[in-house]
Amino acid sequence: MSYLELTNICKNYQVGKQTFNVLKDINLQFELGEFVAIVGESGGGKTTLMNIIGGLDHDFTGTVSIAGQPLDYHHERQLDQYRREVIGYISQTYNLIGHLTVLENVMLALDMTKLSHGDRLRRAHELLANVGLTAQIKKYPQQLSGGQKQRVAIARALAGDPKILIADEPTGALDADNTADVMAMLQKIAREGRLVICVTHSQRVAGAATQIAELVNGRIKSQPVTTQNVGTTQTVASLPARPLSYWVSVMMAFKHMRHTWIWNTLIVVGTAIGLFAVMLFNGLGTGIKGYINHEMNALVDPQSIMVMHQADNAKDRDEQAAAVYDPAVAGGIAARMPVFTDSQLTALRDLKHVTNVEPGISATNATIAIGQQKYAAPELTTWTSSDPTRQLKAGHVAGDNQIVLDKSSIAQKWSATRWRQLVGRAVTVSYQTFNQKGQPVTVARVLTVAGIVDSTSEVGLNAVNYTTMQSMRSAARVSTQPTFVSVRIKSRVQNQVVVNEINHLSINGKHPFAATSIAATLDSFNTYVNIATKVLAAIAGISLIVSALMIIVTMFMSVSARMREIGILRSLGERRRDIRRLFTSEALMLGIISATLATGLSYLAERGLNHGLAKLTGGYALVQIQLGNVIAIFVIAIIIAWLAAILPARRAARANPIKALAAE
Ligand SMILES: Nc1ncnc2c1ncn2[C@@H]1O[C@H](COP(=O)(O)OP(=O)(O)OP(=O)(O)O)[C@@H](O)[C@H]1O
Repeated sequence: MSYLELTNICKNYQVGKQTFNVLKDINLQFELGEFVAIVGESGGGKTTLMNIIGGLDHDFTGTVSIAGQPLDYHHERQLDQYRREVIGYISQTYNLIGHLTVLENVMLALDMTKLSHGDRLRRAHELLANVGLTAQIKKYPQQLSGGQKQRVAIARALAGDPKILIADEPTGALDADNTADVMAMLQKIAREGRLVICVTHSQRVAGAATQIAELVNGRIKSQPVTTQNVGTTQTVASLPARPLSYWVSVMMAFKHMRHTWIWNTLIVVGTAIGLFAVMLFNGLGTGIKGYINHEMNALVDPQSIMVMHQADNAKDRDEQAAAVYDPAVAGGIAARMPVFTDSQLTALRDLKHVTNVEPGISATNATIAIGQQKYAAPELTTWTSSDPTRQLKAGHVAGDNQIVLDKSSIAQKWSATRWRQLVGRAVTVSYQTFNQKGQPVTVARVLTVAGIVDSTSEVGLNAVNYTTMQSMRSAARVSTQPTFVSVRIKSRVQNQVVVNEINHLSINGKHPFAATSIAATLDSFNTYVNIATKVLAAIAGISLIVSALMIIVTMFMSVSARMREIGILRSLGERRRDIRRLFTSEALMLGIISATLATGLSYLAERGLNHGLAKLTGGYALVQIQLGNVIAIFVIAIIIAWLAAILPARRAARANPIKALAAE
């Protein structure tokens, strides 16, 4: 039993309908320690035979046995392992990876061994020293001479301590001196106890071999002749191999990315702009929403709900409707508003989440006389704690027998410039309403102006306190029962629930209350802003499709450009999944870098815009990019990159190693 036995090897190539028998029933046996030269005419099938021995070709018939064990060529994992552990490969074209240094090229093969990183590094240096390249380890292949490249290839082929070294025309591109050096190395390698199979046209190389086999027209013309005795053979201890680790794949992908950085930078910038736009729109949405809520909350208290009493009958309803302010009838009789009874106030107070119920009275069509001048106040109401004091532009909230006047509809009409001077002045406030008997009566009192308020309300805000209003009304013998109440709740999140509860509250089979709350309006407004933000972000997201296409195109171009590298890696024993990982890692890295750049850009834009708009918003940050947005962008970028890499990576992984090695 020989170490390597080829039995009945036949290989055909099918070109169209024509079949070419390239290898015809090859039977050969070789021992460890031999240096075999395979010679023969061009096209005789030498490379084809080497591809079969090297475990690159599995489309043939016959058996290849190693130490008596037939190899299963249809068992991909076994074949990958065979290439990693048993075979070392050198070729006329050196097959070095251009974007890796001399040291890295050798390390690549060592990375598939079980040695520790330190031992791998030590061994790589040792192997390169053995071929006389210590000084060149940091160079890239294109910075080496042909002879030096072939030495790197030899060092790499020996990295995993292979039992068989296949050398396909190793000296084909070398001058006489380099040829002699390489030959001496191969002889030494064989003497160490390895089987060296060398395809050659050179008589000189063949002369150095211990056996010569001639392959003519697909057949072994003559059985191998032993030209020399095999030198001292020792058995080499083989290095335990393992598949390429994930980390090494990722590092390789990184090195390639660095190598093609200009092109990759363009892709990263393109993708980052798309991601940036999505992130900015989301941040802007959050900011605008926050800003509007902030502004609204400053104007009205989101924790308070305004409750009106529904008119009890049709007559009252008509009266209530007629009470809507009409400037033409300013100063007319105020409608008698439906009032809250004590038990109704208790019913409201007993509702869940309600902390306080504050009664109020409002009357329409009041007149405010300042000296000789009379001004129409569409509404005179009582100040509740939900009225924001922030709107007070002068003075303070009204105390007993005091009034707060509306700035634009009263105070500024009195004097556009001196309106603040109204504070402290006495004004006569009056309005007409109906008493219990349905007779019109006038409610009037001289009050002191406590403050001026800049109201957002259409009808302006002229307000006294509840005690003053009650006292004015009781003096005129009209009802002092509240016409509205302001209900306070614990938190604004319960707003909608409480509003619904109040509106559906049933007393004596009727729903007497109508509750309104700014928070509920705000919630629907927030929904609109959310929709608008998401739509804008989605539109910006379309650019991400372009980014994905860019990554796909780049990856496909990269696969085509790196076909040869794929072949080299496969011949070194890398599995299909290692190749797939190489390309997916590169795409994922592009995605992550793009997301990082997008985050940086967004951060700068956020700062710039917020700074620029600070005057307009009173310092409120209109762009608010949150951690969630950043995480989402990273997830999107990774998904896009991963999806974009699927097809190119699959193509790379499925490439035929022989065709890949032959790629230009
Ligand atoms: N993929 C292929 N499809 C069809 N025919 C092929 C293919 N690869 C090789 N051949 C043919 O197989 C035959 C053997 O090719 P091979 O490369 O093994 O020869 P060789 O002895 O190594 O030649 P050389 O010494 O010129 O390198 C040639 O006739 C070649 O045209």
